[in-house]
Amino acid sequence: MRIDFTKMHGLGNDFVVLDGRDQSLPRMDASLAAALADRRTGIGCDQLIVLEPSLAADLRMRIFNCDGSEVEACGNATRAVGLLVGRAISIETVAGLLSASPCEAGISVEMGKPRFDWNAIPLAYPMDTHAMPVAWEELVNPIAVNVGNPHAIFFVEDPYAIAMERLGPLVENDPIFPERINVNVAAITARDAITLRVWERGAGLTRACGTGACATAIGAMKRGLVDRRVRVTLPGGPLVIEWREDEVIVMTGPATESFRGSFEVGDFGPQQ
Ligand SMILES: N[C@@H](CCC[C@H](N)C(=O)O)C(=O)O
Repeated sequence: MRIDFTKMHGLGNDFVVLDGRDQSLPRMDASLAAALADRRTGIGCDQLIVLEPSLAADLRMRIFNCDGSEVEACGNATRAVGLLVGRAISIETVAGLLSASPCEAGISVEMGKPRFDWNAIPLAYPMDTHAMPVAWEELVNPIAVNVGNPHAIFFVEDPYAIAMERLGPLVENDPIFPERINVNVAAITARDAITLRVWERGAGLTRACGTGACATAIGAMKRGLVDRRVRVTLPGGPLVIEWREDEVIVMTGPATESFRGSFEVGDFGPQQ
């Protein structure tokens, strides 16, 4: 079975997109997703994106991290899918209905309404507090924001001085988070500017994380640190995040198609 794919990225957060609207796809599971995402023996990507027909929207998007886990949301992939389709579209996801449309700065996406505090995050035991009672070394006092997927945001002086390779997995895999968590470290540099690095659940350090940028911007707004429209600069470049009066988050930024190709499913199947 030969499958066509498109390799895409949003600010260097890269994807293999399989479009099941115009070809039949194999049943996607964790091991096939991880095999395709492998950078040495597969095509290589941070996330594998599967597009399917939808009754509720123009299309349905499924998202798999490179470790094979299926997740609810991916901001950069939503822009990439907007670019792929090339017109304003609605997208059904596990996290709800999103919409993407082309604009001068690339693609603009309505990411839905955020949820706050620790009751918005799957936890091993319930917590009433607004602040986390624990710290992970110098990572303290996080704010929790769910933008379809769960994020912990730590405001620090310099995100590039944080040992993310060590602290990222420590927070991501803390037993308090049974579904793990995305880890954001951010510095506020102005009322309209944030510098951000993200250790992604199931993918590790990426060059950019769209939902991380949304969650961090909203967390900073909630704490009164920034205004309702901010530029969030990630290692791969900037995104503009706006929190509209109707509480919907709007994320705007670029998306890029790198190349197209095809592969034999059998080369990545269980016999490997
Ligand atoms: N890169 C993404 C987020 C992908 C999912 C995330 N790693 C999770 O497990 O929730 C983005 O651009 O938002």
